[in-house]
Amino acid sequence: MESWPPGGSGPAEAGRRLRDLRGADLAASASLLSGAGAEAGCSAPAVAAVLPAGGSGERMGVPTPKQFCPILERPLISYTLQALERVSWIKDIVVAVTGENMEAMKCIIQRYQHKGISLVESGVTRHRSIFNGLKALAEDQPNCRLSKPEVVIIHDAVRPFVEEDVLLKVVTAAKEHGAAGAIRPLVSTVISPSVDGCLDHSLERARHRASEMPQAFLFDVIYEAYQQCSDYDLEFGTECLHLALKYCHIKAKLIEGSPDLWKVTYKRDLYAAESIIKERISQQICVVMDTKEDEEHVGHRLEEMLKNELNHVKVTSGRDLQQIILEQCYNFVRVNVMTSDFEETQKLLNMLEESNLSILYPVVVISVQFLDYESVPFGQKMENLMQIREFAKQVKKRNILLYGLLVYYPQDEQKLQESLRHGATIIAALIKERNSGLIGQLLVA
Ligand SMILES: Nc1ccn([C@@H]2O[C@H](COP(=O)(O)OP(=O)(O)OP(=O)(O)O)[C@@H](O)[C@H]2O)c(=O)n1
Ligand SMILES: O=C(CO)[C@H](O)[C@H](O)COP(=O)(O)O
Repeated sequence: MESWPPGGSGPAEAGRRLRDLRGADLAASASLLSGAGAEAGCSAPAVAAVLPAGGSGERMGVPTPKQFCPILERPLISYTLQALERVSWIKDIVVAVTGENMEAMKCIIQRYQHKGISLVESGVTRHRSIFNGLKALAEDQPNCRLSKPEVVIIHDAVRPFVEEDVLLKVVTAAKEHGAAGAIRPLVSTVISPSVDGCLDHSLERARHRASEMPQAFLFDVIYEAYQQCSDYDLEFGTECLHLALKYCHIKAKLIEGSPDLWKVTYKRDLYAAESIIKERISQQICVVMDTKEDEEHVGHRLEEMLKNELNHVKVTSGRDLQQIILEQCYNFVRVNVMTSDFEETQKLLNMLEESNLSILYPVVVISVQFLDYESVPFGQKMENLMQIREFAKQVKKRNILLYGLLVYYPQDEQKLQESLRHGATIIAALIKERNSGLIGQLLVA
């Protein structure tokens, strides 16, 4: 078994320091640290998370605090909650919000069906908000359903792209070291200006790191640090790891994080976050066909074209739709070869509505028809197809974006090939952009 890191503080020393701080409770944490040193990762700690969400987002420059700014019509904080609540071993999530936004937060929890969330009132600074969250988790709170965890994660409500692996890494390291936090290489060099606004000195970029979130702590360590914390630190401090060091002498373990851990701060960050989310939900397209047998049929050729044109995307046939919905595919192409109405598309829309798939992300449905002048008179076909506008309006209320695509179907093989390629490009663009202004439109390829 791996011994305590050379040069680092040993479990016995950490235990002594903690006992100095707060008697029995902290001694218990020390023994946990020892246990972790002896058999790192073997015992699973009870884990809770505190999310400070009480800021006003001044740097964003919009009236709505950034954590409530919509991305694809859903508030940013809901994405962060989703990222944490899907981690099964996080037992409780405590969110600190202003009294003013308490009701709005409750509505978000209800609308997006978040589970295991408790709300506390935030403070005037981030540190005070975090402290309020920790107090709610501490055992001595009357009438509280929360219980004190062994390890607490602290994560900003405005960092939506936190993955389970980094959470696990910081929690495991916190159990062993008392504190841990994610870091990233610096993008710009940090310099210190002198009082006259000139360069005083500059730091060697390669030797420094940006401190990001998530961070994790033995609960007793960080709670103690906040209890000891000076008013000055509570007011002006920006670093929880520093509080653990300053007040509990715990040297945090630093964990290399992914680039997506950045904090949404400026307006441009909202656009970046939206692009990342759109990209993530566009990785799978389900093609549902109304004809099964004939592989040479134009519908199958469109499916093949999609596979060739979008080689980074998984294109699946919608044979087992329930399963595909369960797997959280957010993009559907309904190919109608046999009919020129929306009956089959409607069946798909009903299924999607019943599944609640669109609660968290807008689902795209593209209803494809072939413009074959010879079989059905064009005027009659158009009359049927114009119904799409009404259907689209209806399903938009359930966060489903319905578009129509008419693929020109000429006899000439080369022209047909061109139409199919154009159709695949339009499908890709509709899925990638998720533009609600274009719903109910019949686009022509
Ligand atoms: N009194 C405060 C201030 C900030 N935060 C939260 O701390 C996190 C990170 O802080 P920051 O990015 O600085 O948020 P704001 O203070 O809202 O932004 P700004 O500094 O631009 O005003 C955010 O989730 C923010 O809501 C908080 O809970 N309570
Ligand atoms: O960066 C951080 C880690 O150290 C924190 O996430 C925090 O957001 C920084 O403080 P501020 O609220 O002032 O941006």
